[in-house]
Amino acid sequence: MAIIERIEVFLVDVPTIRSHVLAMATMNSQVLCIVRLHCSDGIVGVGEATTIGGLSYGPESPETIKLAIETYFAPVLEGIDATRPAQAMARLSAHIVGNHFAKCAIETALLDAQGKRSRLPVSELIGGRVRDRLPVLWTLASGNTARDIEEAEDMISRKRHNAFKLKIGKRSLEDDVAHVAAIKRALGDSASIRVDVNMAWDETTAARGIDMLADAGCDLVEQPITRSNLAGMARLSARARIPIMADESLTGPTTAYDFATHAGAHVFAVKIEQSGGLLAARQVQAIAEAAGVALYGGTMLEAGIGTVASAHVFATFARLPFGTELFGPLLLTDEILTTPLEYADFSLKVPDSPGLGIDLDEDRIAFLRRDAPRKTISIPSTQ
Ligand SMILES: O=C(O)/C=C\C=C/C(=O)O
Ligand SMILES: [Mn+2]
Repeated sequence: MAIIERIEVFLVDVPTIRSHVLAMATMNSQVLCIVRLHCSDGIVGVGEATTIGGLSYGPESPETIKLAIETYFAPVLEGIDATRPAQAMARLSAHIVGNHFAKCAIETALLDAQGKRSRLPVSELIGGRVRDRLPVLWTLASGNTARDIEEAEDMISRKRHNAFKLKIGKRSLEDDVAHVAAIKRALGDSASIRVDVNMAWDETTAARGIDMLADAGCDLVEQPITRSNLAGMARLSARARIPIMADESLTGPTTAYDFATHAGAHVFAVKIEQSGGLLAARQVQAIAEAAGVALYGGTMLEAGIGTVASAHVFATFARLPFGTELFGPLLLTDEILTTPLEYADFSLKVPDSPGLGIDLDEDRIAFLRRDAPRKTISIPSTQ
């Protein structure tokens, strides 16, 4: 047996390659909350809890996740059996309500460690993969239509992405639809165009907007209205000519069950952090499959750790008709893995070595981490 000896959690600030404009926040950097789970047999598991725009997207921020893990999670976990991830997570949930992003980081680290210990990839620990590659789309969110078109054409020519998600909801409905129509006109049938409204519309605006987007050649509309209005999402889904996808509404199996039994959406964006962990994400998938709801692999713009954890889960999905958006590391200026994840042929390769199948670039992380001792540069005063 091996026990959990120590849980280390720290923040890493990484700039984005360009501004990333969403309805609720504009990102110019990403804050990674990284967890290291030290076990008594010398094995260390890693996890990541990353979100978007501090507290502007959801109820947890990197800083509050770090505090929750250090203050409340560590005393529950330290000293218990490290070889039983499910038992450890059950113990955590008996003491801690909610905190899904933090729980996901811990479960990821437990499964990474147990995978290294048992010489199995995480995908095999949680049920077994049916695919080794995942389609990956790219989000166009520079805030400038011409720049977005240029970026998309570059991604297509490099065979990196041929499906694109456009972030809308900040501008007027007419301006947003014109933006989407211009990009669809420029790319034509060489690309699938979807939008994410990130809850910015009311139901009336959404009803009009979905029709206008369908006319513009948009293939799917993600979370058009507030996460809590299931009846509204069901009414919009019932009348929509193109698929409606739930994202912020889905916070694990219970909300997935509500949406599945009330026809709240045609598609579920599965996110391991929002679900509360990798196994919870698989429960969301099972509910969707049982209800004939289509699936899509979502991201919270995590770096390599969270991205690959999500990839191990999505690799076990029998069907993934809308692909994934697991491009997080490509939006960041710095790579925190010694070997970057492999993106090619419009897809991501799911590592098959033990655990998550990645190694952290310790030097890069030591330099980027928020608590790194800053070398003060002494500038000689001019004489
Ligand atoms: O911002 C991106 O590019 C991708 C997904 C992020 C959040 C969401 O789907 O709401
Ligand atoms: Mn979304």
